[in-house]
Amino acid sequence: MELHVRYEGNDDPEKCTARRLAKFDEAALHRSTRATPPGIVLNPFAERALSPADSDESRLVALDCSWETAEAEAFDLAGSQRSLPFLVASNPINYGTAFQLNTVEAFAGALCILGERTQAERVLSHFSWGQTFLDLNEEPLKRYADCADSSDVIAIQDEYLAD
Ligand SMILES: C[S@@+](CC[C@H](N)C(=O)[O-])C[C@H]1O[C@@H](n2cnc3c(N)ncnc32)[C@H](O)[C@@H]1O
Repeated sequence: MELHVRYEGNDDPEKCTARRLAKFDEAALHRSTRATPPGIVLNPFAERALSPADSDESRLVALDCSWETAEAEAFDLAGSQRSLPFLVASNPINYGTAFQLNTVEAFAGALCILGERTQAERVLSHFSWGQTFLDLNEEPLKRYADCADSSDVIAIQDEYLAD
C-alpha cells in the first residue's frame, strides 16, 4: 500500500511522525493539496468508517498537521474519506487517548484493518513506542479486520464505547 501525506509542517518537526516515515522511505510528503494524489483519505470527521471493504484501494493519504488546525475543511483532499474506528494512541504525547492518533498510528491502524499487518509492523518499527500501539489495540484491530463492511466496524466500535 502506498502511503502519502499532505504535509502542512505546522507541528514540531522533531516529533513529527510523517517526517520520520519519509526519512525511512515509508511515505511520500506533499506540500500542497494539489500535489497530493487521490486515495483513502484518513479523516477523523468522515462519516464512513474504514473497513476491509476498502481494501481494493492502493493508496492511503493522511493529513499531517497540528490537531489545533485539523478542522473538517482541512481534509478536503481527493479520494474516499474514511474515519478510523475506536483505537487508542500509544505515543508519549497522547498516550491512551481514543480517536486522536498521530500519523503513523493512523496509517498502522488503517493497514491492519485493510489486511496489511506486515506493513503496519514495519512502519511502527521506526518508533520506540510503535509496538505498543499494536499491543494496546490488538483485540479491536483483529475484530475490525474480520468485518465485511463499515456498518460491521461501527457495531464493534459501539461495543467498546459502551464499556
Ligand atoms: C492531526 S495529524 C497529527 C500528526 C502528528 N503531528 C504527528 O507527528 O504524527 C494526524 C493525522 O492522522 C490521521 N488520523 C488520526 N486520527 C484519525 C482518526 N480517528 N480517523 C481518521 N484519521 C485519523 C489524520 O489524517 C490526521 O490528520
